[in-house]
Amino acid sequence: MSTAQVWLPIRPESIDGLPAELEYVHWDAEPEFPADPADCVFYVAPYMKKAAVKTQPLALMTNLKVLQTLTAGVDQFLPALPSLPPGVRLCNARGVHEASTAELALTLILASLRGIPEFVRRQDRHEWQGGFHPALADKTVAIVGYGAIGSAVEDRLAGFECARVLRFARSSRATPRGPVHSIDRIGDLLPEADVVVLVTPLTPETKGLAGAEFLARMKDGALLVNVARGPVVDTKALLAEVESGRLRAALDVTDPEPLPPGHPLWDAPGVLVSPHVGGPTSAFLPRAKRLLADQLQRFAAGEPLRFVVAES
Ligand SMILES: NC(=O)C1=CN([C@@H]2O[C@H](COP(=O)(O)OP(=O)(O)OC[C@H]3O[C@@H](n4cnc5c(N)ncnc54)[C@H](OP(=O)(O)O)[C@@H]3O)[C@@H](O)[C@H]2O)C=CC1
Ligand SMILES: O=C(O)C(=O)CO
Repeated sequence: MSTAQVWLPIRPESIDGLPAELEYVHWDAEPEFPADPADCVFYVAPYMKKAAVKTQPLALMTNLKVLQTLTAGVDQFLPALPSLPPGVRLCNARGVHEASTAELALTLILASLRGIPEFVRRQDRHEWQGGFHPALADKTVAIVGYGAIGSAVEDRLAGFECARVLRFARSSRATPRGPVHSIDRIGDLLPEADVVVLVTPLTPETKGLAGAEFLARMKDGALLVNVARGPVVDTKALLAEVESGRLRAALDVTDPEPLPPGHPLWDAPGVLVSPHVGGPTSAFLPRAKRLLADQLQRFAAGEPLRFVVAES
């Protein structure tokens, strides 16, 4: 090993405050490696490049100390951990995506309830046709996964005069806003919710969480919003509910993803699909750069890193 390098998918000269004592290699996920992967001690994974996750040279990074993601979710990185040297810290991008993803959750709720997709289709046909639509005011919203993004969703619901917000996480706790319920109580409380927002990580416990039984407990006419990961919802069970007209859905993430042409979710009644755009917004790059500068200053100074979510 010759030098201790940091491999970045963002040009290092565009990031303020990088410590001078480290060497930076700009890595934009082209198949050819820009330097020797054995020299890399701090690897920042490319953002939203699925092919790059497959071609990333992690297995060759024999001196790696830190794998920093630019995503909040780390489900796509966990399978790589066993092949890394022992003690590599996996850090996620907490603080980067909360605002954008919570904002999208609200956008999807409002667009679905107020019939915006149908208005866009009618505008294309120059067709003036109104009608009554559900409002968010006076509705009960359940947030399933009351973490950084889940609580940011509640922040953004504050002005909408909802009747109630029901909060769920792995374990129950009290907050100044009210109780967070254990997920074990979801079956009892789901029938009270008009809107259910899924914002958990994808884990073995949450895979298929919104399956046939969960969906059957939802109120007639309720809206399911998924900004978590596609496999948190059982697509087949959801299709049965939306095709019968009993439930509606707004999905930023799908299973499979990307949703292939011809998939029944595209044309399912009452389903609004956005192509996994919760995180990638104008807020991403400045926040990601701040996170990287902070993490690398800590790394260079030998201080504890932030947002360590796993270790190899
Ligand atoms: N659509 C998009 O573009 C984006 C999607 N995401 C997705 O959102 C997810 C959540 O992000 P973030 O809020 O930052 O994560 P956090 O870790 O801050 O919060 C996750 C929450 O989910 C809860 N949770 C975990 N397992 C379960 C379970 N089995 N049942 C119920 N609740 C559970 C946790 O409970 P507890 O508090 O008890 O630990 C916690 O409250 C990410 O992992 C990612 O998959 C993130 C960014 C953008
Ligand atoms: O941060 C995440 O987990 C995403 O899904 C990408 O925006």
